[in-house]
Amino acid sequence: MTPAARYAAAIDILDRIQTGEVAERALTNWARGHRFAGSKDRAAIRDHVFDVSRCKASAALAGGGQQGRTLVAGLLRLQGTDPATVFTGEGFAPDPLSDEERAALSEPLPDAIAQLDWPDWLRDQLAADLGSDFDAISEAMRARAPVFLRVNLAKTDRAEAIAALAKDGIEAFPHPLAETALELGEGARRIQQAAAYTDGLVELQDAASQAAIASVPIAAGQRVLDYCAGGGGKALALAAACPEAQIAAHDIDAGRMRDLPVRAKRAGTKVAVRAPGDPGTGYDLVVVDAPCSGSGTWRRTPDAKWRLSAARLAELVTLQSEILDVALDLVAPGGRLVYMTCSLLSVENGAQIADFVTRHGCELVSQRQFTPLSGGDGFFVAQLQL
Ligand SMILES: C[S@@+](CC[C@H](N)C(=O)[O-])C[C@H]1O[C@@H](n2cnc3c(N)ncnc32)[C@H](O)[C@@H]1O
Repeated sequence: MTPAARYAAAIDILDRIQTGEVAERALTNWARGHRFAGSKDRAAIRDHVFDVSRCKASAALAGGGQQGRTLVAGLLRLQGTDPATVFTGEGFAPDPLSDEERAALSEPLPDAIAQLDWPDWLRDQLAADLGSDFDAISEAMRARAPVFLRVNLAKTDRAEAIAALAKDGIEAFPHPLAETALELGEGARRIQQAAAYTDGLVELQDAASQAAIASVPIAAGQRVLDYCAGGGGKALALAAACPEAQIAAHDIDAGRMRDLPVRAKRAGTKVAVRAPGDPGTGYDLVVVDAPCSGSGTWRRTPDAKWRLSAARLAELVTLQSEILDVALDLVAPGGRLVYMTCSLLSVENGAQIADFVTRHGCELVSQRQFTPLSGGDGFFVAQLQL
């Protein structure tokens, strides 16, 4: 496909998303109907769709509307590319711009345009929570997120992992957020086929998540529970950080933990999977990686940003509080409860923990809010001592 034909495909897919289809499904459905598109085409089209979705409100303003065409034209304008060079109508390129579209594309734009790319109902709340970093974070959230790996210290070290990745043509650089973190350069898209990945030397994990796990004290022989384990990212990181600890994983949804035994085997670590509703008790450390808005990861899942509602956020805040209350009872006297979210919102983070401390009177040992300004996702971690 030509570069312009890829934009035309992105326009089709964006129109489907505008009718309510979830981005991943719209991309898959498009690919099924266009078998001629190769993997490089599909990757480029996906990038265009996600680039637009991250900046949807500003692209709509710059292009003059919410349709796929105007969004893509608006994005090109924001990126400093003349949309007329793509909208040529030649071959499979998008049709040429109409006079009306051309006029919309020359309307002046406001200065603080990055602030538009938050949901309207959430902007003031984020501005208050992020304070003087609000503008810089708004801008950072409009860019593609880097791909990060966690080096599995149970099997290798950073230098060896970098060398192993290089053999498969994948560039990797140490990242300052965590001792285990690598940021990928050239070849990042091939990571799941690389020997370093299939041999369990590295796992995909955001750098801020890695830094949060690294801040959790964990010692040999301790009993540790990852209470909201999902796919097991945190449990595996804890097991790699301290292979002599006894790590258990639990989730309300057993299906989410389905791949965990295979992932643990690949990593050469042990994680015991508990049945939903039977997490065990008396743990030295319980980690709650709570269901949340995901606002810190919206660079990776930008359509989730536009789907979140105030009502859903309120439900999540209540659920987080309930989960924390249940998790508290699983911690042995003198043990630790660690709360994490991939959110940028105080209501899910600092304010949630302040409320918990008020209700239960345990000691808040530390808390840290990560933002994309340090490279990784928005992420929050708080440690509580019982
Ligand atoms: C943020 S995700 C966890 C991600 C995971 N820790 C990882 O690193 O891959 C939150 C998880 O909480 C689980 N969950 C939701 N409600 C729960 C509950 N009441 N008790 C336990 N787990 C719950 C969800 O099924 C989901 O897998």
